[in-house]
Amino acid sequence: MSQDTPHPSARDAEIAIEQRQVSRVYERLDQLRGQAEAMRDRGYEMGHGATNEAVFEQASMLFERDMMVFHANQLLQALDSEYEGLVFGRLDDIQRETTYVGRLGVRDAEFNNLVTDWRAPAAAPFYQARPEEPMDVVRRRVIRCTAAKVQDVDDDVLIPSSVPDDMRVVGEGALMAALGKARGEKMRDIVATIQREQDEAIRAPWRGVTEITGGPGTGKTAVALHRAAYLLYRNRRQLGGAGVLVIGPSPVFTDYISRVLPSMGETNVELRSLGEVLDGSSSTRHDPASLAALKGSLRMRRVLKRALRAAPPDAPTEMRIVYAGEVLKLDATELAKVRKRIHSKITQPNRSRVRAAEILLEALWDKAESYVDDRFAPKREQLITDLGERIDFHRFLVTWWQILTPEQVLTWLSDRKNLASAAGKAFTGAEINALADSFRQAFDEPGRGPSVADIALLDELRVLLGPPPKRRRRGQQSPLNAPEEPAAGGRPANYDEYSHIVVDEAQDLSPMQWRMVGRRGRYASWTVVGDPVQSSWPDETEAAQARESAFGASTKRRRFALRTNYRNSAEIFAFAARVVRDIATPDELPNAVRSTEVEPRCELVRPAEFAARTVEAAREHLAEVDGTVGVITAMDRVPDAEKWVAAISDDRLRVVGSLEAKGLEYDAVVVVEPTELITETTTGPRALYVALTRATQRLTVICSEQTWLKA
Ligand SMILES: Nc1ncnc2c1ncn2[C@@H]1O[C@H](COP(=O)(O)OP(=O)(O)OP(=O)(O)O)[C@@H](O)[C@H]1O
Repeated sequence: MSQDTPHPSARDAEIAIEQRQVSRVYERLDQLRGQAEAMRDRGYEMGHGATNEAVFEQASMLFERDMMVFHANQLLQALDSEYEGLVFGRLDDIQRETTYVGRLGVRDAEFNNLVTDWRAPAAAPFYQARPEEPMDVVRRRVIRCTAAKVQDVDDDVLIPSSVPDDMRVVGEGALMAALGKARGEKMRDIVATIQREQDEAIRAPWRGVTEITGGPGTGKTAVALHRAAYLLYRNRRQLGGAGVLVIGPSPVFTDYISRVLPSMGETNVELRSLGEVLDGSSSTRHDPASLAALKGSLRMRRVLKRALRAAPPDAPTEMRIVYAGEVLKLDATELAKVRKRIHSKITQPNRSRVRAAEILLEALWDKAESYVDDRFAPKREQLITDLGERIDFHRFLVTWWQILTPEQVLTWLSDRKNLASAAGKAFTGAEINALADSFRQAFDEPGRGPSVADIALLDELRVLLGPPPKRRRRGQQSPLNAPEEPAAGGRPANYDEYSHIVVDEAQDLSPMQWRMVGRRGRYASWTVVGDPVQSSWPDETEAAQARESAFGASTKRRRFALRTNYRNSAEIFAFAARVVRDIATPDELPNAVRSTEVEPRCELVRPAEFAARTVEAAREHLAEVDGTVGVITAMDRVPDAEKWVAAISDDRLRVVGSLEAKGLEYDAVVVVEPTELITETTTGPRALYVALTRATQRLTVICSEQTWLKA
């Protein structure tokens, strides 16, 4: 046995051994692809010529094979060469058996395993074995490839006493090598280096609610995505049909993580940001924190419910209809009573027009009855039938009991008077002004549209209002209560029920957003990922209650806490931790494992120098690191910062607002004026902590004062 730092030829020899295996796997994949393509072509031919039942039967068999081919092709496409290769691990056990671990399972023509899928039980020791509990593994090897070429190998010995004489051990830490690599546009998968505490969360059973907490950079997002891939692989029958939804804080984030699942051959998971959860609406615009807090609180739900019980602002305030020579009149107070009666039964207003017509006709009958004399003696049934068929009655009804859209309701609420009467005592005068202004800008003025917080209100209103009736085609029955038509593929038109939901950055969901998300998973199991110290939500109790209700029937809970920070260098994390020292318990601060011996820089300059210093720092960092560089500022400063760095033509450079930086990472980060990041949220230093912990290798802070930096 040779150990630790072997002669280069020993490493080369081991690389050559692994190269032979990797080449065999790729040859076998080529063969399988060839077979699959031939099968698909034959299937097409048979399908075209099918004229009788027997041939059709064959064709349907071939269809099944086609599906297999389709799946194989998808998988092959997904194995992008940019990722670390198909085979990434090898286990040698105490019986001298060898198991290769990879992104997918591949067998040779005799059905012997060439590679075991990382999600299969046989691959579990690759992640779970440790010296105290080696699970019969003598040597665990990480194989680093670029496409089909083996670049390096890295070993761990778990049972030193069982290493045979001819077994070579090489390398000094696959994890550290992976962590030291430059960050690119998109997050990479971590299949080759998943750590034991992470693996436990990934492989936890699918039912119920799995909560994963941990500080910045502990791999929560990576774990949640690998868990989605694992769950679909192991429970495709239960989870594949209704689908898996991953919810992240912003489209920049969902774009950043978009390659992780495809790189593991999983292309059927839907990724949505919080501003995109509601079909047909989409937003990336953030309200100021205090306004978002109002819109996100459950008080808003009460206001919306009350708003729907009021008459639409443009509804007629009087009804007059002539019947048998008599004018029947309902004034504003009487109409308000009728409206109240209609609402007394809990139904969605958009589904209640028939009920509205019935109760309005009853009120007209009551009125008529009070006019009865020798000359005017109507019959109840007759009056109701006659008026119910009259065009002028229907004209009144459609303006008085309107079919509403959620946007229309928020547009009314942009009028301070309407909002104040719906709000009652729920909000102060100043809060009502702020909300009304914001709704006006969003819904009454061209070009802005809803904010991210408004999307949850629109979704709430969608459910409170009910769907608009479908247009009736000739010969069809009344559409008022018609069931929703299924869309192509057997899913209902507005498909929004998933079997498993992953919520990332869960600490930031407002109660209203939890309600929106909860509706997507009434029967779902959940993976919920977050870090309370990064929370930007002010009322934690209300959010916790809303989150509990969102889980609905899913009562089974399991919790995993991740404690190692894999992202930041130890120097960067120690610096960032200083800003939350008063609000985080030591338990909540993870342990950063990688030292670069480069301390973060904090530069005190005058505001007039921000632009020049930011540009300089960005240029320096671009020269120092191979990967991406992020300039993070308060949301309001983003347009300025974009102008400052416009002259730098390097596509590794990004400018992001502090709220958009959630979940992202860059090799180097320049944070501008921390105090602005603190004051733009309601939770103070937490937003700054998020920004500082985005950096993997280098960090520069440019500021005009340093009160934010605790000693
Ligand atoms: N086992 C691992 N092997 C290699 N890299 C890892 C491992 N675990 C995490 N990482 C890397 O560490 C970085 C941080 O991971 P991730 O973004 O999932 O953390 P997070 O806990 O979601 O962070 P935050 O809450 O700060 O956004 C990523 O680059 C990820 O690839």
